[in-house]
Amino acid sequence: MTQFLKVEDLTMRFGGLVAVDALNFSVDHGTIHGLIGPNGAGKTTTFNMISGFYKPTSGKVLLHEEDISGLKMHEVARRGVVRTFQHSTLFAELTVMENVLIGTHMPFRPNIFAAIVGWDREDREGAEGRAREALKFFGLSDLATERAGDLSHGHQRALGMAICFASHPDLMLLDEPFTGMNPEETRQMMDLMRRLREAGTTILLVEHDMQAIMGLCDRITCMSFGKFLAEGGPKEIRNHPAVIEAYLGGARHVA
Ligand SMILES: Nc1ncnc2c1ncn2[C@@H]1O[C@H](COP(=O)(O)OP(=O)(O)OP(=O)(O)O)[C@@H](O)[C@H]1O
Repeated sequence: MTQFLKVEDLTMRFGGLVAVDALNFSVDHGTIHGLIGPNGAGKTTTFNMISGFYKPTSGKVLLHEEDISGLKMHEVARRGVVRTFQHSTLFAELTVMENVLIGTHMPFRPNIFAAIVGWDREDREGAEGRAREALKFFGLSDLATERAGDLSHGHQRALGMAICFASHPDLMLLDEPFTGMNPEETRQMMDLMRRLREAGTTILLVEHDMQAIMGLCDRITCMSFGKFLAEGGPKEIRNHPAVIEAYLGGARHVA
């Protein structure tokens, strides 16, 4: 069987700064995989290269052994790799349902408005079905006609994930999904992620909330200063001397 996702010698330079430096790691299908590291370690930059937002300076992103590095975001999305939309990227004036409908079309056309205008009836009915299914999965069905901007913080986060889920991704990239959440919202979000994994979606998660990371992840890759530092299960990573050192050096503690 081919490796689901693999990054090979992935490198990103910004002028003289090497933000990601010859990074190698793999993600297995059907797992929740954490990407951790102190501030500035290069996690978001890595995400941006995997999702097609940045073209790597060098190295490869391999999805089922196909090199997808340098493809545009919608081309990456069409292959089933989608990053979540955060709070600020929702269309606040549109309803919850309309936001999710946009998500259903994400992989197909780069311009969402062209996508909406260009829909034929069959497209639209299929999209509505997928949107309703996504709303149900994330417990948002009763809020379908609300303005996205009026939702609570936790519901907005769930909507961000529903938009992503509506395109039926194989891999969801979640960048700090627990930021600003209260303990109840965190617990609900952790439940949602476990249900996504059960439904066969692979998750790659960047997160500073170590309790969430340790409680959720099957495997964790730790980066520091752009480089691979360590990889293992939660217990191994929590007790890994190089990981502890990297976090203590950055005045953060591994939970
Ligand atoms: N567009 C950019 N232009 C120049 N430098 C950048 C750019 N994006 C990131 N960097 C730099 O690259 C390094 C890695 O940043 P990145 O945001 O990937 O780290 P991170 O691990 O996600 O950090 P955090 O946990 O604080 O979000 C940092 O030194 C950052 O300042």
